[in-house]
Amino acid sequence: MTRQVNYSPGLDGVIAAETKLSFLDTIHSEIVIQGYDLIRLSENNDYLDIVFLLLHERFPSSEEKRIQEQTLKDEYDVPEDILKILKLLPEKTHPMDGLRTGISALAGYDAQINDRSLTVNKKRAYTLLGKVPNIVANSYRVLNKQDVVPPKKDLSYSANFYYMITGKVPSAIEEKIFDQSLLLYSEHEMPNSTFTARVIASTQSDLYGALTGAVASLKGSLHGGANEAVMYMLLEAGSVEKFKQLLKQKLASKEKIMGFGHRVYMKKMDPRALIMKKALKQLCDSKGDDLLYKMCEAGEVVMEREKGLYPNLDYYAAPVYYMLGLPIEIYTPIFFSARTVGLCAHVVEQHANNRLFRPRVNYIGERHNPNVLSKP
Ligand SMILES: CC(=O)SCCNC(=O)CCNC(=O)[C@H](O)C(C)(C)COP(=O)(O)OP(=O)(O)OC[C@H]1O[C@@H](n2cnc3c(N)ncnc32)[C@H](O)[C@@H]1OP(=O)(O)O
Ligand SMILES: O=C([O-])CC(=O)C(=O)O
Repeated sequence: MTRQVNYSPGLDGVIAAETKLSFLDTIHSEIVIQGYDLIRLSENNDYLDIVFLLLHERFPSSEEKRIQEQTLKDEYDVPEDILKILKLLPEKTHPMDGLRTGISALAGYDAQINDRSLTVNKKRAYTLLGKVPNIVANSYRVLNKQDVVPPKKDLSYSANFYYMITGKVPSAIEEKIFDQSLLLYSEHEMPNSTFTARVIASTQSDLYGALTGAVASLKGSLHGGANEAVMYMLLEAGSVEKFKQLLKQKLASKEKIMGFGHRVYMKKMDPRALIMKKALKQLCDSKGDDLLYKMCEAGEVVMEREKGLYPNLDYYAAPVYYMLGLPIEIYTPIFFSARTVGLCAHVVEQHANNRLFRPRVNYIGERHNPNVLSKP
């Protein structure tokens, strides 16, 4: 007999896994990462602290942090043939599709591909963390007929990532804010992309396959793709008044407004968005141009009044990236690069304590009696 369980469309509220990695504590407004609140960590810690925390369940000593950064630097270079593969992609390929291809191709270079032990999986996570920013930056450059920018190993991890994308070394404030955005994107419990990665990993498939699937998931506009969509919407409007009108028009025609709403936070502002809102103010002040800040604030007021909806991280990360001079088509790949650590940690955890994901359905189709032949 089939066991009866409740059906929840979109798996809303369903518990899909037990994890020690993270949890959205909406009651206390905390994003719990290995026991610590990510928002508090964003004040004084950097992205590489979170990388260590997620992969080692504790903070690093300064020596461990130095060794970790060196390990990443040793992994920065990507095989020349991967760049050749990227160059063969059609010109109109979106950088997320370039990234998906690049991560998938990395699998062939892993001599221990069938070893899913904890040690090898963690080592593999560092390989990916080293190479993904390079693939993100240079797949974009190759697809846009720009020269490849090799990593600059005397820069910090985040400064080097920014440098490979733009060809420029960031200022101190640009580096700090870019690093903070990576930290905020690093891990977020069980979004669609993480679920995808864990589902793939649960068949005993490998980390590259799980991350390749996660890129496809994150590309969609209901998930990571929203940050690019937000920026196109802000540019289409171009002024505070026109942005307010555009939002009202979209709401009147029942369109979803990108950058608003969230399955878990729906009736509250995503706490990560507030940190990026402050960063946007800082960037706007430092550049003497507050148009995007004013537009975003006005948009927030319209959305709260008209729909009772609040910004998610993508709403403020998008104008922050714009003010940092980053190309729009690379916003979602940057999100993915930052999330690589969270995804790797989830796959490591899934492989360490695995049970195949295999849910059931509520069948709502017809039943036919095979003994009664239907007439032609
Ligand atoms: C970092 C991230 O990946 S965060 C997510 C980024 N994605 C976006 O910003 C895309 C825009 N937002 C959305 O589409 C949704 O809010 C999601 C996909 C994030 C969450 O979706 P769900 O939890 O499935 O909520 P659902 O789509 O059922 O929305 C519930 C209600 O709120 C409305 N709603 C939710 N988000 C929005 C929005 N952005 N604009 C307009 N209305 C919205 C829905 O129309 C629905 O209204 P109804 O009950 O009157 O039909
Ligand atoms: O949690 C989610 O569903 C989406 C999200 O905000 C993220 O992945 O950062």
